[in-house]
Amino acid sequence: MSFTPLSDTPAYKQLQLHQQQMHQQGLEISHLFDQQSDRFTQFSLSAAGVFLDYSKNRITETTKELLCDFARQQQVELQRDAMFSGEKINFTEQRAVLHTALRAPSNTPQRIDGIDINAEVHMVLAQMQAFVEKVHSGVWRGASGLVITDVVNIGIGGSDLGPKMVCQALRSFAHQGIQSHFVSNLDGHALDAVLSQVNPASTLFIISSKTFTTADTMLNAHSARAWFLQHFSAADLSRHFVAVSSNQPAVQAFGIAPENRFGFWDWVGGRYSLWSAIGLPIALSLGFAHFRALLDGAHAMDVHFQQAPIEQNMPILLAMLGIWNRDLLGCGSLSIAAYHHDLRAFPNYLQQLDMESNGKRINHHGQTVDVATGPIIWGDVGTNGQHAYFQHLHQSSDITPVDFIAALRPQHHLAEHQLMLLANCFAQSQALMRGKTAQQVTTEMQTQGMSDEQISLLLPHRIFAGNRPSNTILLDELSPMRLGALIALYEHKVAVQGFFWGINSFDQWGVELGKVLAKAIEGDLHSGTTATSHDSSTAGLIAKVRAAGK
Ligand SMILES: O=P(O)(O)OC[C@H]1O[C@](O)(CO)[C@@H](O)[C@@H]1O
Repeated sequence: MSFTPLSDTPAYKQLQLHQQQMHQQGLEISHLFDQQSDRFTQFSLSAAGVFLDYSKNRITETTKELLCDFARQQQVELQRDAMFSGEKINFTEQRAVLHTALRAPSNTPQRIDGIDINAEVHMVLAQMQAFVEKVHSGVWRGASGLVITDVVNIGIGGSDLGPKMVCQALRSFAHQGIQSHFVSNLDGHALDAVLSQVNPASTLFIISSKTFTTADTMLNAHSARAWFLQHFSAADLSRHFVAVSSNQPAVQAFGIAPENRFGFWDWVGGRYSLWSAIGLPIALSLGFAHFRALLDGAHAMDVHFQQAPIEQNMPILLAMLGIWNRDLLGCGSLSIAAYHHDLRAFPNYLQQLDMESNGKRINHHGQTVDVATGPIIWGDVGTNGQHAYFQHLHQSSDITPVDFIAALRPQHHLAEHQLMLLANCFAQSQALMRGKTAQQVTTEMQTQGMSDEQISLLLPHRIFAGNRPSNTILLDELSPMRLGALIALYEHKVAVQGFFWGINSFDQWGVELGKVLAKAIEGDLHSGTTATSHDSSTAGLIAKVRAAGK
């Protein structure tokens, strides 16, 4: 089959030409605001309770039209529909991609290989609900009769980042009496820190692993079990250990009874799994009704994503803006600035979602994509980031687009804090966009009575180039519904970018090589021999470990 490199396609060439023209005309975002008084209205929209202002991007109406043409050329809608209909679009693993089915209401049948997955999904949800209610009501107790006060989730990657982020983000909705803990890192310090805080008699461990083979999780799970058995007998394990996994035999081999396993399916990717039983720590932390609200919020975004035309489709627009910034403006990273302290794990969560999905360069044809693919995702909460890396955003030689995220209503009563927080959020995007010219800086310094000598020394340092793009995403409040919609927005954005680039956003071969090599090195460290195949750096580092152990 003939294959046209992306940069040779008509829509891409049009965009490139348009970008060059904008550049030649010296068109800057602030000029575009001056020219168009309704720019904010033109370049903003609401969906599923999420508001997106994308007016502070380097775009015009023509840019948007050309990006929409690009989306049509790349058959983005067709690929979206294939995803929702259960086609095996994860073609390297021959799997459907149906995390959206996890949040669909009951009685919306969807079949894969003849099986109605909607019924299966709702069976597991019912199992989760029953379990959560038993734990919360004290019907489910520890082996010595104490109620459960601490839930320790042991999992990594998608089996950790989503649930951890959501529990933290929605802590104001938490069920009283349950403390959640998350152990992911195989570094013993992580497990040790949690075990030193909890009482085995009132602690429930959730071993969360889709495959139940991930080395990090298995080591932590075995160590947690060994710790528990220092205090209780093997017969007591069933009151304190449950598993979330699609690998029933491995769960049983670990010693967890089938009735203590919450299942899910191969059509749920790890980084898309918080909606499945992997969300059990969320449901235990918040209560099942809030977990359901999270799913409902995501479902509302799914419906919007499926139904809205490209021009008004929030996930598609967000994806297109990302493509414009990445491929046409050459921005290598995207910074996430959440102006909500409870969203401090959000950038970390998005790192896996985006970088494990689109940190790839081979397309469906087995060819290298000839434009840049997924950006680096990084960030922190405002206002902390302002006093750390925002200097780089404002004045470095790199242009880094920013997604500002804020909630209009806080979950606290410190009104003064909220207004100041929002003022800072809006001011940052304004400063990035407007910058400060030499003329403005000079006038300012003259007003301050500075000498000509001082002015000429300081002037270049105090100029802000501006014209730096950002989006602002507003929620009315950080509720379960709105957080669900926000997460689904980014999930779909990432998927759409994969559709644009023609890559498979749903596999993760890139993490395998390191795992295999770690096993070999671990073998060397245990055995005391060093494989001759190692390079001198690796052999030298292994020798350092041995020397330290003597
Ligand atoms: O749930 P599991 O199977 O333990 O996998 C954990 C994580 O490991 C990865 O496979 C990558 O190492 C992720 O994609 C996944 O979320």
